Amino acid sequence: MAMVFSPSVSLPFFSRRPCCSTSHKCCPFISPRSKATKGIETLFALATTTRRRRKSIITIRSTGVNASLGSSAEAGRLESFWRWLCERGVVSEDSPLVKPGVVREGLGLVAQRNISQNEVVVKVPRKLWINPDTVAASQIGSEGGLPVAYLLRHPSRLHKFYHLLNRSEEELSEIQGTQLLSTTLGVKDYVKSEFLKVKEQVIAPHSHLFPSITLDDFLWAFGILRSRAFSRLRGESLVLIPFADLINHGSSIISEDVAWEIKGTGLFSKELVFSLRTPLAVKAGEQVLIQYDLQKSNAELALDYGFIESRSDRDAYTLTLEIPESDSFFGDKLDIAESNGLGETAYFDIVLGHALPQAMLPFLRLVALGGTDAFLLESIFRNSIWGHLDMPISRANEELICRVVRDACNSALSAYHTTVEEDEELMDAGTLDPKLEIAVRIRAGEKKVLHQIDRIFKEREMELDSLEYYQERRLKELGLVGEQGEIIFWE
Ligand SMILES: C[S@@+](CC[C@H](N)C(=O)[O-])C[C@H]1O[C@@H](n2cnc3c(N)ncnc32)[C@H](O)[C@@H]1O
Repeated sequence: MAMVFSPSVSLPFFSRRPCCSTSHKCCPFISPRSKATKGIETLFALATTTRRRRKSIITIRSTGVNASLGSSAEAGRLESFWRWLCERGVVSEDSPLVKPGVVREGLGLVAQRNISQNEVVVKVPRKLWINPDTVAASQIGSEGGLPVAYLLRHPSRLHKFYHLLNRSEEELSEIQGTQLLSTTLGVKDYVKSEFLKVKEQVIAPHSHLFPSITLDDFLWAFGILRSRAFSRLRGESLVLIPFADLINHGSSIISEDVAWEIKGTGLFSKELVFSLRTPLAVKAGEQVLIQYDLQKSNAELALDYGFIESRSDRDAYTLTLEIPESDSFFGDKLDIAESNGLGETAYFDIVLGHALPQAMLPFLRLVALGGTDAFLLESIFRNSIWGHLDMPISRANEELICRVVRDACNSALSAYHTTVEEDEELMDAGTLDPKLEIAVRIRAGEKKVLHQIDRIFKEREMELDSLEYYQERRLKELGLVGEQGEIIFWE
């Protein structure tokens, strides 16, 4: 019996976890300098240059909101962006609810008065969004569209964006052995292949519109889109909303509710407006924050936004389990998996401190099923098999899944170049550079989850003799087993 166990995570584009945007597979087509996007240029320039220099220029108050803006150039940019918003009626000049400000996270939205829970803080009409329509209506759009063109043409692309995608090989070596590294490298490969296509099909034929664009520029633009696009918007695959995209993530916000929505306004509700509300009451001078996504693991947060959280339930590891095509019962097993909402390959996200996902043990038992247990694959059992797989089938089957899972965990653990203890020592010392700290926390988190999985199956291994298996359950159901577990014979 061969069981394929691949402790690797799939590319986030194909991952089951919700992503920051709903359609990563095709790159968005974003317009170069149209009238509507001018404010965004300012916004991006602000966002990026501010972040690059923030260490030296920002003093952070206890609220996380900065009192001074640092350089006058930045203050000027913030001011011109603000004017742009006022001119378009996005904000009320006299009594704004929130204003862009320099905060611990770069730029953010700062309350100008006390704001109640659920109050709408930002409204942005559709004409100011950047989405595929913006490009279609532009000169570039009419020439066939240009992925991430706006961002690539923008001068602030020279800014170093500290996302994993822009990290050097040396920096990435700090996450050696992690799922995050394989995901990051997978995304980088994907972006590289997109870049080569775009370079040939769009950038080269429109060289008059673009300066020399490198892969690093393209990765930067991709990272910006990934971290700023809003997801779960009605009918929108990928959209950048100026002003609203200054909203930062607050780890203390644990509401599942999405803080943003698109509403129709005006005659016949034809004019679409993006609105963002605050999940918590905020005092004047404090920052408005939202929860980006409660379901994202630290690895996903790091890849999408460049930060992580210290909460342990952000530490996760995705197990990929497969029914091997070489399995002589492949067809039957696939049929059973599919009838129960799974497929040939199943992904299970294991979260630190949480129980195993419910379908994981039945799927493992199904994949391992063989020998004298194979009769359960016969069609007469098709309606009841999943219920049987929810409980141990036989000692041999249970022993096999324990061994395979434990071997896989130990093999995955051996690929990391440090132990959890070594990582914890580094973190306790408190001297890590922020980028390195993210790497150390991620690799420690993944290893903790792997140890947790190994422990669960180790304990199960020790219980093998006391577990109740299918045959025993069946005999009991038929009334053929006595109180002490003895088989009852009759004449
Ligand atoms: C949608 S933008 C928010 C505006 C951004 N702060 C800026 O300066 O333009 C998302 C980015 O903000 C930063 N960010 C948001 N929330 C954060 C947090 N809680 N901790 C650290 N960085 C955060 C990350 O760089 C993230 O990729």
